[in-house]
Amino acid sequence: MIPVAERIIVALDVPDAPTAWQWVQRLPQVRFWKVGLELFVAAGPGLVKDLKAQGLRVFLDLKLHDIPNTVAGACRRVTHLGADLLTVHAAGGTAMLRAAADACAREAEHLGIPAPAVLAVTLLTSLDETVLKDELLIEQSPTDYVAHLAGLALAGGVPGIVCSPHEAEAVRARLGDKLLIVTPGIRPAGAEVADQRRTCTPLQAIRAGADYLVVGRPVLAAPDPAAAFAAIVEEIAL
Ligand SMILES: O=c1ccn([C@@H]2O[C@H](COP(=O)(O)O)[C@@H](O)[C@H]2O)c(=O)[nH]1
Repeated sequence: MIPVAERIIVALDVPDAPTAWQWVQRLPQVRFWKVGLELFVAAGPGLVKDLKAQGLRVFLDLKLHDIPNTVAGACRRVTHLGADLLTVHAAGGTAMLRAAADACAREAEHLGIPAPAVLAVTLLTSLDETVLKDELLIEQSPTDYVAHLAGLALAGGVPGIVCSPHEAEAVRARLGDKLLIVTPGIRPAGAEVADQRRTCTPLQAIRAGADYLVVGRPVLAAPDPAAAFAAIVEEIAL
């Protein structure tokens, strides 16, 4: 059973390492942080190691998407950092997913450390049915498309997926507990949706079967970030 506060991963979507450390110090109750592209490009891999050295859990959201050999190489390097979770795109296909999972597992075994759990990103939570149909030319509903990509994740041997809470229930219904489900697109009641399209409240996400929730602006941009985090913990603890 995952402790309630650890089920909330706060996205450190900030421009540099000093700002990231300010947040880590300001919110000691947050035990799981997400490092995404902006911060990783600015601060470099050392930040991930340093966060881990502080006893924190790290979700490295790099959304790798390339040919299998290239992704495997990146995964080997990431494994040295000690991140707990790492994202790749499910749309890279089963060979790429398998290459990612195998590379992490083999490098971790070689180093004698735990491997990052590879998560396959299905359909970004900023996309809706209209974009799926009109721009990506995919006729399936977001739910069916995500369930299909979740099947690829399973076939590719990765332990989890990223999807919106809207699809979590369907994935659980089709695949049971075979995959870890991590859901961004979390918006507490009244929070600004901004660029997200497929959103749910924290409680809806947990009830739909999410293992972890990723929350960024609803905490970091709140007038009182500590209170915003506490309110989410309280909501999902019900
Ligand atoms: O489909 C996805 C995959 C990843 N994300 C990431 O989650 C956070 C969400 O931030 P908010 O401020 O709560 O919207 C952000 O870092 C994204 O890169 C996602 O939103 N959707």
